Amino acid sequence: MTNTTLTEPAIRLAGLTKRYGALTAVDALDLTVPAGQILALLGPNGAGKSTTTEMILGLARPDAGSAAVFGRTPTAAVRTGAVGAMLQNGALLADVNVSTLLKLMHGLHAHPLPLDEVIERAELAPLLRANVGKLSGGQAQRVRFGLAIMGDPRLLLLDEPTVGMDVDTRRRFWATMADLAHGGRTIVFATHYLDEADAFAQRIVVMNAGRVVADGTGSQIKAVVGGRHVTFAGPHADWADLPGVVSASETAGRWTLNCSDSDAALRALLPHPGVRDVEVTSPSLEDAFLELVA
Ligand SMILES: Nc1ncnc2c1ncn2[C@@H]1O[C@H](COP(=O)(O)OP(=O)(O)OP(=O)(O)O)[C@@H](O)[C@H]1O
Repeated sequence: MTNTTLTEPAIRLAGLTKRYGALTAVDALDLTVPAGQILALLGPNGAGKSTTTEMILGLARPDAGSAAVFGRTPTAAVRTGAVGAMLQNGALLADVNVSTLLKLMHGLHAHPLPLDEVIERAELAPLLRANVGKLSGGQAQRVRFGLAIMGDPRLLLLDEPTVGMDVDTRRRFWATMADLAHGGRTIVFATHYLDEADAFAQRIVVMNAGRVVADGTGSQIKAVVGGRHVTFAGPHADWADLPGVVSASETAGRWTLNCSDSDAALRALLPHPGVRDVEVTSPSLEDAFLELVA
């Protein structure tokens, strides 16, 4: 490892763009991920998360802009073993058992983690004799995870890693990730779940339509996309000026307050005469994304 690679960010994307025909899947993305950071890429279906991940791995070629990984081209970085990846539905050899697959892949790495450690971290012991082609969705994800960490990479890229995992497996998965992150690894994962991003990532980048629409800590992002709505019937007033309220709108006598702090908003709202039928709702993440890009 040279001094340059030590000081280089894990990922530097500059004007990164990918088009599929008339569709711009990733739109002039600028993003720098310092080494050691745990970052969640959050966004609805089609936001461009997978396409971005593929370009960081050198699996898709940008139409414009560039992606650098530890100061190198993605292909060069992957070749040095610095990057491990877990892709959505990444193909696994179907006609072998898990043990054979692990041994095969282990032999391909220059400085792999000991196989026992891979098996323990990915909880693969009960699956070793199972045929890879017959694994459930969640079991296959665990095998993909084992393969991703096998080369002891400094950067882990995980595309919706917990899809198909049950609640318990999901919780243990994130505990293992937290453990791996303590070793100073950079971890970038794509997810649809704000809670998952908030619980595990130090930084959340929200994408929509190929662009970054928000970038911050979990609490910063939640204040924008996770804010609750308070709706009620009541008279015209400057409801947007109440504490904890970001904006107010009215349709047919019913008000909707978009809140950064719905508790504070309710405390201020409820004493007002004429306020009735009060409801507190959480907008869906999809709604929140639409608000962000409006
Ligand atoms: N190979 C491809 N050919 C054509 N269009 C593609 C291709 N891959 C992705 N797209 C399109 O690019 C856009 C971004 O897709 P991408 O898979 O990167 O989004 P995503 O945020 O990962 O979505 P999801 O959460 O559903 O995985 C989508 O509109 C998708 O249909």
